[in-house]
Amino acid sequence: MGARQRYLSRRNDGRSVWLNGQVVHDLIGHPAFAGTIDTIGKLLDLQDDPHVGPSLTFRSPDTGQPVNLAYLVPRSREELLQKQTAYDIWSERTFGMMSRLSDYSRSLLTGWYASRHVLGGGDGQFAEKIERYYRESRDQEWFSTTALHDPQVDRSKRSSQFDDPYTHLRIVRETEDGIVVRGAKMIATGAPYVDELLVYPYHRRPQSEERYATMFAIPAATPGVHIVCRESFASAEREDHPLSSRFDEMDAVVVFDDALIPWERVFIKDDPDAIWAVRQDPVAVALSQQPTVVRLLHKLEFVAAIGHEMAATIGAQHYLHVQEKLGELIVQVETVRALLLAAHEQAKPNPSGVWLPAVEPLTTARNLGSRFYPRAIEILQQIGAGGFMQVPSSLAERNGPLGPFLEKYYRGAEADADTRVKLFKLAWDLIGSPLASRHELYERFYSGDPVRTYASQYLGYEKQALTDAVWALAKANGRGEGSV
Ligand SMILES: Cc1cc2nc3c(=O)[nH]c(=O)nc-3n(C[C@H](O)[C@H](O)[C@H](O)COP(=O)(O)OP(=O)(O)OC[C@H]3O[C@@H](n4cnc5c(N)ncnc54)[C@H](O)[C@@H]3O)c2cc1C
Repeated sequence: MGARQRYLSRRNDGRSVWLNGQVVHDLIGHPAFAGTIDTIGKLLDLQDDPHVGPSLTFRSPDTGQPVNLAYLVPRSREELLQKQTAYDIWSERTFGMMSRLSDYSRSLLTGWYASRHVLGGGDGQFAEKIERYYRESRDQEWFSTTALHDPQVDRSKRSSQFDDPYTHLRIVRETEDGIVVRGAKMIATGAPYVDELLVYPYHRRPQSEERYATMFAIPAATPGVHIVCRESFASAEREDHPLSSRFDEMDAVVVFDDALIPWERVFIKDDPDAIWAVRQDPVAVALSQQPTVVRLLHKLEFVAAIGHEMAATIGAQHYLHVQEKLGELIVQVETVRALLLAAHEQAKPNPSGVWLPAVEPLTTARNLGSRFYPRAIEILQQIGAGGFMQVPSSLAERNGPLGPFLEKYYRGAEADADTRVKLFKLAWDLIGSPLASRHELYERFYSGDPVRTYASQYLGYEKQALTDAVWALAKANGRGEGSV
């Protein structure tokens, strides 16, 4: 069985996925999921392709079978680059539009596995449990996603301050078999069609809230776990909506209705400090940021390419301000490319010999991404202007009675109507469709509230390297010491 078939065979496993008030029994055949699952299937086919597969996989030391490179613990600069190339291939094929191909969560898991002997709570079982889970996940090639945030009920309250103590996810009781949990987590992108959910709190908990500080992983089909989807933005019209028909990853809230989490899947229990150490683990942080920045780069390249083609199609590329805006898109692309390069150039092994990309350039790229992307979408709007509305409701209309009018009035400077309309429909799917709005929101928030991620970069930055020179100048004694 190939990688696609193995993945598909696990999809209709009785999980409780809710859409429009109903449980979706056949995910693969459902219009909200079929296009995205087909896209994932095509990416998995590449793993079995004799030419591309070796760039996406490495041999599992346990089974000898090829498994996804996101699971590789890199022991050299070359292996780090190998991983980056694998992320490149999937991101390029999906134009950076798919963020939950599991590269991110697989990299987190790989990082925790690499750091397993220095992480974990007082029970001392983290290393053993995470090792077993990592090996199983790697060899079964599980897809996974994270569900880390508390539901946005009242952000002024701590978890323990709600009248209902199970508003945020909390342990209800402990049994011989495991812990029983109740509450909800948001937002789990891709939850309907992944194998596994990784669950733990994103923000640091005080010691007084230890009952809310537990880390576990469970199959998406666990009894008592409900995956509650937002409205679907998927389309069945591939020509009219080339992105929405292929790349709606779906976002969901996960409701835990007294779900039993077996002990072997409870990695940390009631331990805010141990969870915070996991959140900050340098290996997991560095390895997981690599795929997200690779994906961002491909997405910005895609936006820049569409901007350039739109301007050329309507003959607007000659105007200085349009050139300036297109230049801004190129600056975005080249900035992120340079940061990725810098992260790789400055890569180093940690004391255990695990090679890590430099985190500062990756964090900078991720922070910039939350501002670059909304600006890039704004630029496309400014270039395309009313042209986004100068499209027929359906491409099929070119064959109808108004076909000759469309041919005449919907054409471009050097493009026939078919070409111009297809390009503008693609661009609209990127900037104006429901999926497009979701993507803008995603880029602003996916890696955390940008207000706090920028502040956190500032707080964690090694500032003395900057300030020493300032004080040397300010305190110079007039004889030229500390200055030129
Ligand atoms: C499309 C999309 C996909 C996502 N996918 C995932 C996923 O797969 N897995 C996952 O775990 N998460 C995911 N997220 C969640 C994402 O990480 C959060 O949205 C992000 O961290 C911001 O948190 P929040 O949405 O709870 O915003 P809130 O924290 O509720 O913030 C709302 C507003 O209040 C302000 N605010 C609230 N609290 C504070 C505070 N303490 N200090 C300062 N300002 C504050 C914020 O600045 C903001 O303006 C996704 C989000 C989006 C939009």
